[in-house]
Amino acid sequence: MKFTKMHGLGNCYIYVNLFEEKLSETELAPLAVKVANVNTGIGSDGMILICPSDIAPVKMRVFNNDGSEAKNCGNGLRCVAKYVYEHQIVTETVFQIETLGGLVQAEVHLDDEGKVHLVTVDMGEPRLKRSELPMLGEADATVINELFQVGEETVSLTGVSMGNPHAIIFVDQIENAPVETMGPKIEKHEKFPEWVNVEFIEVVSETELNFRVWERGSGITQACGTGACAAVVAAILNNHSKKGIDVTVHLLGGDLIINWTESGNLLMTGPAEYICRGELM
Ligand SMILES: N[C@@H](CCC[C@H](N)C(=O)O)C(=O)O
Repeated sequence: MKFTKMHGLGNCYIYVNLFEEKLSETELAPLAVKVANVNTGIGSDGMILICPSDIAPVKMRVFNNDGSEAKNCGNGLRCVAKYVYEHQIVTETVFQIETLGGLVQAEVHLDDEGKVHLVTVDMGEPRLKRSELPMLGEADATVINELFQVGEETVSLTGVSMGNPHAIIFVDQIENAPVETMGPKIEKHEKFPEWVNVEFIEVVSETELNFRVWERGSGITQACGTGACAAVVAAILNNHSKKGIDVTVHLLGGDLIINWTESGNLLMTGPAEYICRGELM
């Protein structure tokens, strides 16, 4: 199987081009676990399939490094956009990508040599109802700054779905965020039947957030694009920022620019990079 390894701000996946390769449905989850393993595979946060679609030029499928399939991946979308444009699977600079979480629109920005150096993705509208995360409780209610018991501790959670679920917690200092200790406990908490991505956010100003993540199915990663979008939504819902302005989210792997536009959609802009190509033996 031929593969390409790519990253968006250090969030790296093994990309398989299903316009050329054939994989059966049953081998996908074990293959994701295998390729992600740094000792016996290639080493990554998971695997992303670049697939033909009936409703868009391309479809993205995302597998975490534990083999679970997610409905969306912000860093993955930027890498898929770069890949399909530079491999001439698409020829326009603005095009749609199908995900299990819905259709999104990508715009690739080209450098002087015609290579994609930045991608803006219109990630659509965030979903805020408990049932849309999903989180147990009153189906139509939102989860904004809600007290949440984790073992002996109580935290304040804001819940946002970007096609995939996110629980956001505001902290005073990002360096002291309990990502490794509290992240896994909230990720698999009984109130989240499909588990949840957990983000810790320090508000620097209305245009700047510091960000750390514990990703569902992958653990600590360098960056999470859907998480950065969810963080900006949570910051606005908690009156730390406002719609219609660019917010710089500082992740471990670098910065993303997120704008929750007045029209209700989230725009995410950031880089996408190749690491290597190869063949899995
Ligand atoms: N790294 C991603 C999100 C990948 C999926 C996530 N772990 C989930 O299970 O929902 C991103 O950049 O958004």
